[in-house]
Amino acid sequence: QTLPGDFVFLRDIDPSIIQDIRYATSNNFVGRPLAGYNAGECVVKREVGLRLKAVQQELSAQNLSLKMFDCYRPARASLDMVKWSQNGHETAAERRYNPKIPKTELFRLGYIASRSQHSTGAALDLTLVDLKADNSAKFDPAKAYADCTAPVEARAPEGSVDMGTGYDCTDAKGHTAATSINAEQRTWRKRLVAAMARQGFVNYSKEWWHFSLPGAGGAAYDFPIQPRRR
Ligand SMILES: C[C@@H](N)C(=O)N[C@H](C)C(=O)O
Ligand SMILES: [Zn+2]
Repeated sequence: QTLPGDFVFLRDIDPSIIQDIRYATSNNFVGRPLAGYNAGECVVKREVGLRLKAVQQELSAQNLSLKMFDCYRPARASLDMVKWSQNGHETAAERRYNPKIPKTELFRLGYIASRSQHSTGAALDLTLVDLKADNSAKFDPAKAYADCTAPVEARAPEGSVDMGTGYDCTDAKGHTAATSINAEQRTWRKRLVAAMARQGFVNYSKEWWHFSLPGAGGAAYDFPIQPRRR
């Protein structure tokens, strides 16, 4: 795929950063791949990629790695999320992500944007992986996991450190400064926010996993994400 403008595949900048682009899979709150995600590749603005590489360099000295959940998001994927929120029913799998809030409310409450900064290539959803931990547990779609606010042992596995909730957990417990999490979980969030902040990234207070790089955005794009060719 030829990328427009200043966009790059993160893998070309730093192949050591782990990628699990959830909206290209069925393991997300919609339960199927989203429109425009034809490949599980993290695409970002070049400046964002270079700064992620710097974060990763610092983390690797501590046996940690970044893990990307979402990067550039085609505008059509946000529209897909809007349509999904209005489809009139909620499945048990969807309830794992938003246990208390009706999905029609997720936009008004700021958990999903219909015009997302992700579409500019300057916003990211990510977490930390402890490279010394056993991260081998895999998500099994046939299993009935507890919701995203439950203790880590009962939640769907994500192969990452315990941030107190799962990814895309639309709940007060997912707010970065939530006090309803334990000290170790708080410490992990603080480490992630601090490492990202040292390279200029700003966290979104309602989502411990969402960061953006001020000034790196600009226009929103809608090109689909295609497999990267070497
Ligand atoms: C949907 C979630 N992963 C996210 O990125 N939320 C923000 C608000 C967005 O959609 O831009
Ligand atoms: Zn995000």
